[in-house]
Amino acid sequence: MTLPADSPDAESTAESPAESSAASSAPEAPLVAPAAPPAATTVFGDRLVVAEQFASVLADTGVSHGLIGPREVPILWERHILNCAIAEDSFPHGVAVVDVGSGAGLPGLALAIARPDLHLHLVEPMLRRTTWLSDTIAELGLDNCTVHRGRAEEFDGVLQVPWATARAVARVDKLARWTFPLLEDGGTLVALKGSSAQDELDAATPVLRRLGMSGAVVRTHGVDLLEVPTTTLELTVGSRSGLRSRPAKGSRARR
Ligand SMILES: C[S@@+](CC[C@H](N)C(=O)[O-])C[C@H]1O[C@@H](n2cnc3c(N)ncnc32)[C@H](O)[C@@H]1O
Repeated sequence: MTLPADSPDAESTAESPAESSAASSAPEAPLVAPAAPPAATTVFGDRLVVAEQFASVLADTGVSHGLIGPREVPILWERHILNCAIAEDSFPHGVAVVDVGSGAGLPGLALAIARPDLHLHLVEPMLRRTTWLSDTIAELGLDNCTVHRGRAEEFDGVLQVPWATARAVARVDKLARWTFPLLEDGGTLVALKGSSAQDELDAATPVLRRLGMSGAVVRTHGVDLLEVPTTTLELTVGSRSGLRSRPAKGSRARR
């Protein structure tokens, strides 16, 4: 099985890559999360205990509430928690980050645990998932997360932050349509992608430029730490004032 970031990006409110391997019925007994691998100590430092609690919640109510499949439990750390948290070095100190299509808090909660200086806005349309996210945030005692129920498009003009992130939500052109309006001018989207990130970027560059992208970087994270490093696409937006004020085709310019 490939890493979620390598899997085809999901469209709409499909099940997450984490839950896609769910058997038709969850097992009755709560599953137990595997022990944290040594890389987790490096990534989480003194927050490891909270990360271990997150792993336990994912293995327990994450499975019983259908957010992740039981077959994901043995690989929770490598495929999900570390795959996401390793990208924490993308974000400067103390900034607000919107995680679009957070699902089971991936990457949002993994980042919030690794980086208590960040504030994570978790945007997720499905009630079952937002309820679980809120309960999990309370259980872990995190004070740097806000859950927003709705589709990213509904937060255009409502949420405006300098950083965005997403994993396995949509192809990069669609993801940019959804996330760029939530970014301040000069803001950056950090999209967790698979090894085909560069090809995806090359194919979408003309569209991304039209949407306001001013720069793009493909980065790998955790090369010396993880068996499969995480690849991100960092897309920065320039000033969109021209794009925002452009009148719709056929409409008159307002004075
Ligand atoms: C395949 S899951 C990925 C979940 C998580 N990011 C992960 O990597 O495990 C895609 C998630 O995106 C959400 N989603 C779909 N369309 C969305 C939209 N327009 N705005 C925000 N979230 C959306 C879905 O409800 C779902 O939770």
